[in-house]
Amino acid sequence: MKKKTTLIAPSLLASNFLELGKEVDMLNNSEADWLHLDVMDGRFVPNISFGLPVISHIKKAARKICDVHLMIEEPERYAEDFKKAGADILTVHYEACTHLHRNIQQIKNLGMQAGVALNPHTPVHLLENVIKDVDLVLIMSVNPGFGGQHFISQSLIKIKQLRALIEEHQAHALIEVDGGITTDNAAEIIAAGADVLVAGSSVFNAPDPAAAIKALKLA
Ligand SMILES: O=C(CO)[C@H](O)[C@H](O)COP(=O)(O)O
Ligand SMILES: [Co+2]
Repeated sequence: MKKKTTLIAPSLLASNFLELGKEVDMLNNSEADWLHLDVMDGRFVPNISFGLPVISHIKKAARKICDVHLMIEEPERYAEDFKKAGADILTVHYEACTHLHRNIQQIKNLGMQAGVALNPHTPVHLLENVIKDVDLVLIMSVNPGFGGQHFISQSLIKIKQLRALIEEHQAHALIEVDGGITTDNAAEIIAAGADVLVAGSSVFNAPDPAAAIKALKLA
């Protein structure tokens, strides 16, 4: 049987912001599938990254899908702005949404693909009533807010549980895994059921980022 292709979504959080245009060009010319864009508000997570104007500029240069990971409170206030800025996929955190079902519909009605992210402590079964509505579930394999952390091994169990939930409900959601992914652990994350790997530090801190992306793709 042919091995399924894993999608690679490098996180620009770890890139050189002074050279953002060159970094996007490198990704355009690499085997990366998506550009992962981490938005942090200093409230939902204890860090502030970048926001709408930066994403608008990235979108103009990018020839790949813009996968926006919102680590912000009240994401519904900004969904329309992220659509205008160029988000193709908009992922909100389960923990940030009181009205998650409504938030998912809002994202889809705006013409984007809708994702839901789970913090490391949030169980997968809490998604059973929305799993058929979402295009993507993002399993956080580190506590959100910072790049360069170590992969939490319990995430492998959560990926398997999520794969089982998706199959049980005959849902179409992709499983994206984010945090601490390297060429050393990528194969076991894929074997657990991941469809999309996010990688920041292991790509942008590598001597040859395009080669690091290729290596993740081959894992
Ligand atoms: O969402 C994130 C952090 O909250 C980032 O996408 C994630 O940390 C990727 O960076 P690294 O590969 O360095 O762990
Ligand atoms: Co992310």
